[in-house]
Amino acid sequence: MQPILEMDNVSKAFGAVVVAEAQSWSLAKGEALGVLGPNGAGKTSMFNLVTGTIRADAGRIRLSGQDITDWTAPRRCRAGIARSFQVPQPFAHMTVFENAFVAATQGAGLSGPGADAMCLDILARTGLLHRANARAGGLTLLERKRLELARALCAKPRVLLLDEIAGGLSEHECHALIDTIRDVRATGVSIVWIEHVVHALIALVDRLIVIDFGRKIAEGAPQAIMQSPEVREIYLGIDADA
Ligand SMILES: Nc1ncnc2c1ncn2[C@@H]1O[C@H](COP(=O)(O)OP(=O)(O)OP(=O)(O)O)[C@@H](O)[C@H]1O
Repeated sequence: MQPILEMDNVSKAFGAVVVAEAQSWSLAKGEALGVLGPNGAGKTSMFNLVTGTIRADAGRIRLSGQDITDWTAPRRCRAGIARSFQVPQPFAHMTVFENAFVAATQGAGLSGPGADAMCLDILARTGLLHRANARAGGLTLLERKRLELARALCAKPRVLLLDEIAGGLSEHECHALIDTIRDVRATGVSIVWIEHVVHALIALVDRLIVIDFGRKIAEGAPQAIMQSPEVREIYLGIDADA
């Protein structure tokens, strides 16, 4: 079956810093793919390449078989690619509802009662309905993470990119968020999830890829990847001979 998202030999460098080196991977429809890698490996840059906020130096990116490499970021968003940011970036002076509304109107192209209804539904699904009229700048970390997810969902994504959404949360908060992401996944949205909180990833994803210095160094079933000596050495700092 044709992948919903495909990176085909994508390369990108900022001067001497290589953030993607002939990277190829794909995401099946309905799949949840986890991305691991040490700090600075190029994980967020990978999302920037997919969303179009940075341009690839080489290679092609496809969405449902269509070449989107030369598309602008807004066009990719309207075509169904949405993301959350590692550091939540809400419009701090707007309310939670208004933040969702911007995504629904600008991302999903909705208007009027249809936009209102979808925002309310997604705020309910992400556990934020009771905070709809709160100013986004006054939210707790968990609420800001939830708002990142809500805003991405309000753009009606086919592909949802989550960038370290579990980082900084307590164990209990993390489990609650995993449940919410699982519910999102059950609606058929395909997910790529970058995360350092490994147990959160493994609880949800079908497959893992590991990135180091912009290179994909491993790919496979989560348990197999976590047992790989190369991954344990590069990512977890555990000597392969130990
Ligand atoms: N616009 C840019 N210009 C120059 N260098 C950049 C730019 N964006 C990222 N980099 C560099 O590219 C490297 C990879 O950054 P990136 O944010 O993609 O890593 P990451 O794997 O997401 O790291 P982390 O886990 O710390 O978030 C880093 O060395 C970073 O400083």
